[in-house]
Amino acid sequence: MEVKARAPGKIILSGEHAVVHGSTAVAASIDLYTYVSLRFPTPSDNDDMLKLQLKDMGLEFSWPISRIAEELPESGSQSSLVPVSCSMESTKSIAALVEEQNIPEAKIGLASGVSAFLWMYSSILRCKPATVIVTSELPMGSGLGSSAAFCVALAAALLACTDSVSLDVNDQGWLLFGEKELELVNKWAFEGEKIIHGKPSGIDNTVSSYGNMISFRSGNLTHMKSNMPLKMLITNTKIGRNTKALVAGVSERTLRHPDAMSYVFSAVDSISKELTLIIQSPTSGDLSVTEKEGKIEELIEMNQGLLQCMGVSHSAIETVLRTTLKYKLASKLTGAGGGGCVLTLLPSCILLILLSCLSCASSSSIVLSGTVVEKVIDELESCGFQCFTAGIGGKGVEICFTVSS
Ligand SMILES: Nc1ncnc2c1ncn2[C@@H]1O[C@H](COP(=O)(O)OP(=O)(O)O)[C@@H](O)[C@H]1O
Ligand SMILES: C[C@@](O)(CCOP(=O)(O)O)CC(=O)O
Ligand SMILES: [Mg+2]
Repeated sequence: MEVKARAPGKIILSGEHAVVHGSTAVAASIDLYTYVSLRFPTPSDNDDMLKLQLKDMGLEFSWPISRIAEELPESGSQSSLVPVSCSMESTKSIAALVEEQNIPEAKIGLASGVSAFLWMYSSILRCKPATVIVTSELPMGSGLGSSAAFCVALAAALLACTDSVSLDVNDQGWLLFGEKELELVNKWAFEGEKIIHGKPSGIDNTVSSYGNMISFRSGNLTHMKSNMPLKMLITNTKIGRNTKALVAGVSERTLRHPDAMSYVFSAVDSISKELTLIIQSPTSGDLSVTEKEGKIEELIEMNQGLLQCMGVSHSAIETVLRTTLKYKLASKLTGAGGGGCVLTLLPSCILLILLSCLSCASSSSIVLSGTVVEKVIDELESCGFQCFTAGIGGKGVEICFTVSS
């Protein structure tokens, strides 16, 4: 039997970084996924290895199951119903297991992902030989939550092979988890994100698990229901960066300037709260879609200014901001910044929407109405950036079983 899970990436509409320090943030899933599939050898295969294939990178790692049992004797001794954090001792053991794989220097950023894999696998499935295959549509390390999508898809696939989750393996197609099971997937994914990010807020794994649009504060999520079309242009500056280092940088600045930074975080909190109200308010109410979009554009610009105060912008991000502003379009970085992706709101007046009713949950394609959007994309791409749109607010993590005949 093969178990396959897929988990979406995300965009943060407001509140990245500040959310790590207790402010509200707003995020939505996007229709780009990371897939994790698990296959177990039959006894006749005589295969006692744990293999991890990162298909997009063309890399394969493997460990004899006995090596994992030797290095991590304690992990998996508890029930998979209780997510456990990786201890200092286990961190050292995992570092030894990763080091012996000789990850190429150019791809050393993967070491934290492989470490998260080893912790989650050994804690949930203990010493079971298997081949785990990972593929992803998400650019890695670009602010679209590839780390969280990886951890959520992995947690889902692993837990689906335990008694902690009761799904019917004979059901066809992509299946959703029940509420309690989803909570468990999300908690395990958070343990993986801790290994990759150091101090994650939990927003990325939560929106990847639950999908749609959420507001998130201090570990608590509120499901949002958008009452307006929301289309974003995503521009990948292709400047590589690392969320863990950027989050640590903001924490250091906060230690140096606690008072000033507390005002910055509080301003971000207000922006996110106002954004949630605007997005959810009925369009037939006091505000027209155009008026709502105008307010959102202003909030986007204010949030970007505060992200600059936190020290997480980058000259490439500034180039995107300047370029889109020439066309009167508002932009902000999304995710950890320092490079990565920038969001630009595409107001409905410059879009020709194909479907008569574009709900937040749809990922309908759009025709970009000639002039403005085409020109801005051309100009951004001439700078070497990559532009694309993605469906916003679709489903969260899903699972699929293939029973071999
Ligand atoms: N498909 C994947 N396979 C293995 N590791 C992954 C995968 N996707 C993400 N990761 C891990 O997450 C890291 C990127 O996470 P991060 O810096 O938080 O950026 P983002 O989450 O915005 O893409 C990678 O360097 C790698 O360690
Ligand atoms: C900067 C932060 O708010 C989001 C990071 O997102 P990403 O890893 O850059 O996709 C960190 C967090 O909330 O854990
Ligand atoms: Mg991440």
